[in-house]
Amino acid sequence: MSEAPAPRIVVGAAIRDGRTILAAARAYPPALAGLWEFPGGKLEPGETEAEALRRECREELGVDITVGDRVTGDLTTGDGRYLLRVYYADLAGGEPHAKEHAELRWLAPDELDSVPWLPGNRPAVDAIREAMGA
Ligand SMILES: Nc1nc2c([nH]c(=O)n2[C@H]2C[C@H](O)[C@@H](COP(=O)(O)OP(=O)(O)OP(=O)(O)O)O2)c(=O)[nH]1
Repeated sequence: MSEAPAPRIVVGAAIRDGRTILAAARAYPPALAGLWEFPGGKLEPGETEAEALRRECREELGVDITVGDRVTGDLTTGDGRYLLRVYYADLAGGEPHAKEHAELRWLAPDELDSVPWLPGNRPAVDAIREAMGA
């Protein structure tokens, strides 16, 4: 019996602006299209998590960010293929545009449940809502 490969680290940026958090609807692949996530992606070899977050936010949103604290511990997603690490982040240059996503929305704490998140994101979304006092 062969062992499953070690899960790859995926980083996500919970970008704050006042009392709102940026959520992004995936455009692809078809199985995930229309589900919402934090901008981010897989760590490249040799890259730190903060570097990956800054690279992904430039590629996906056209913005610079500063990376803050972790939102939660590791979250397993993608049927065990990925470990998702979500960090708070703040805008440091530019306004987000959906370069790769279907849609972007700034959500207040009581609006966080108004979009269908990727299932693995649930604990992070709950932690953000709690931290924002909703
Ligand atoms: N970026 C991101 N991916 C997430 C989140 N939650 C979650 O389950 N995932 C999953 C979806 C994907 O299966 C995987 C990350 O893939 P991705 O497509 O964003 O990564 P990437 O940008 O490096 O993609 P690629 O270049 O390989 O196409 O993690 C999230 O909040 N943000």
